[in-house]
Amino acid sequence: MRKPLIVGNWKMNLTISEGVNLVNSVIDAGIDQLKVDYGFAPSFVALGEIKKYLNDSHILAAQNIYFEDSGAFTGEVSADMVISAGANCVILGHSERRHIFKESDEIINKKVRQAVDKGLNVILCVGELLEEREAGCEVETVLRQVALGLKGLNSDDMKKVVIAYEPVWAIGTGKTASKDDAETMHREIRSFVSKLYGENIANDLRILYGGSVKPENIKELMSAENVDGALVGGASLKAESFVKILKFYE
Ligand SMILES: O=C[C@H](O)COP(=O)(O)O
Repeated sequence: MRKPLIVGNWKMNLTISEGVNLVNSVIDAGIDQLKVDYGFAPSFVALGEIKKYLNDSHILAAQNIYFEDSGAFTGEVSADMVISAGANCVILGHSERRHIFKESDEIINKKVRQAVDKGLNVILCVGELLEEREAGCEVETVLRQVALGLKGLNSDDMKKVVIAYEPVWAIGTGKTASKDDAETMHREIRSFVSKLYGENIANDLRILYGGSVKPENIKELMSAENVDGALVGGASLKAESFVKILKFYE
């Protein structure tokens, strides 16, 4: 039985004090951590401060890391640095990294391997563009991203991996994939991972959905057999909407 996981990806939003206020409001709402794993992905600069308000079961995710240990890489942040700030997880391969910052599957894979080697959990994001869906190659695109993202990982490493399916056309647009669209892709991903790593690893793998998740659609999405949680952008920036999402089980 896979425990649901919901992570708020703040992207480039919220100052440190705004983030602290949001986290405290969410914690005060008394989310049942036996029913749902949850956490936050603030900016790098807020990680250390936000960590002070979390317990060991919370997810504290960085939104990126660089794949090298250290050195002359001005502006980059290493796995050790985010770990030293309290992060236990990192989001990699987000569509904004792929498309705005031109990160290739090869670079994303180097980051995935670095994160896992350093002991971080990884939320590997995959997802097709609208034109890829319209051309009917969405499954091929997504499975290629999964294969290239996971390259070089062994079965033990896979215990640290969560996959987030985020169709790019649904991110920040208000357009959500239907429950059936999400379920179809999640099933494809699970069966592909099963071919790569075997049935047990595939059955334990949490596959999140991301793309305009909000209080109004979380229940329906979570009712899909292979949807194990959500990576939430816009609706995670306000305590009221994020708490409603986290309480989907009520
Ligand atoms: O990481 C989160 C996704 O990009 C979804 O963002 P959104 O909920 O604002 O559509």
